[in-house]
Amino acid sequence: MTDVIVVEGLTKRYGHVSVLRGVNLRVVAGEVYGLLGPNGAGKSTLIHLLLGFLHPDSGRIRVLGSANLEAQRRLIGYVPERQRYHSYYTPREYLTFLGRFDGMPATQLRQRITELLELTGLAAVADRHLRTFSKGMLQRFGIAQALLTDPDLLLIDEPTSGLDLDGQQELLTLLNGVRQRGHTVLLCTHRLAEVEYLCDRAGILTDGKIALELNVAEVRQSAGSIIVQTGPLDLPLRQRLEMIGREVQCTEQAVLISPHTPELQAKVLQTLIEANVPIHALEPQMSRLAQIYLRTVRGEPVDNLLVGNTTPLRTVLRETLPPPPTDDIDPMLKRLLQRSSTHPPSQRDGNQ
Ligand SMILES: Nc1ncnc2c1ncn2[C@@H]1O[C@H](COP(=O)(O)OP(=O)(O)OP(=O)(O)O)[C@@H](O)[C@H]1O
Repeated sequence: MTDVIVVEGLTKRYGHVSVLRGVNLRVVAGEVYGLLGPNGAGKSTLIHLLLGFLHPDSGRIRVLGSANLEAQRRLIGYVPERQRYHSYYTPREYLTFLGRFDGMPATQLRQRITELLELTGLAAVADRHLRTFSKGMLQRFGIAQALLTDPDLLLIDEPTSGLDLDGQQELLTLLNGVRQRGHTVLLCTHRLAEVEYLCDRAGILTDGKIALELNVAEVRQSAGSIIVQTGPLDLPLRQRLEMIGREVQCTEQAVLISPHTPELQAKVLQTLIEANVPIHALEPQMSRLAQIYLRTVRGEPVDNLLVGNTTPLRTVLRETLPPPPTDDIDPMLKRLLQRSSTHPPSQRDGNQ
């Protein structure tokens, strides 16, 4: 595998503040690497170091095989967190300007611009001034400008920050398209869902170092589990519940559905209600990536979360992390739970 980014023992201080304290990172050709970390961890600083905008205090950086980062910059597409463009340009004019500046032949440049405007969904507004663009449109334009020279490496800094849900979704779809074109990408983000959706590997930058690296496929599959806390479950009922699907596991007073789907939840709840078993709570579990992330930035061990793809129910129940707010529970299930805990089934049946 060809190394695209190699960082060894990188340190960077701003005055007396030491931001990076020995970062080691390797990104190989064709992979999408997610760089996670809390606010102020130094993610943007690391990107600026890779681009040669900043110089390290110590350590080694090689990008696309060279330590001459300024020379490598033209092989890198960069989507900054805050985009600033000359607002009286249109996307077509701006891209034409950038392409000419880069020495692209006119015909190739015209074709490339048309292709990129299509890819980023901006073809219909190609001749509108950028000052009229929404934040989401500007983010998509940012990706178009970064892809103009078909770079070998894309550095993307918090692409969905400040976008509404629709805008985030559109951008993720666009980035997924970019990913499928085989670019090597380093994606800085706070959004774990973005990492789960787009990345092959992820690193968690905290306390000035990459404290943990993950193969995202290994943690992705456990997203979206739910625990149903119940009254006592006898053995035949536990067996009946586990027959619903291999996603369902029981202990004496709880059912884990992992990964959960609305259909599985409905079947489990129906079975419990028919068996007159009280349902005390529905506790959606954080995705495994969220648990690993929180523990890593708190300096807590993560070993039991890294082994295999499924966590046994007893381990899940021993977890000390606080449950997420109950607002996450589907409102319909919430009503169902309230009904089942306040009225015994026979009384409810009589009311219907
Ligand atoms: N030019 C600068 N001078 C002094 N301090 C700086 C400078 N740039 C960044 N910092 C500080 O360095 C730390 C890391 O900043 P950086 O922007 O790299 O973090 P980040 O992980 O990208 O944060 P966020 O997720 O909030 O964007 C922060 O404490 C920030 O205040």
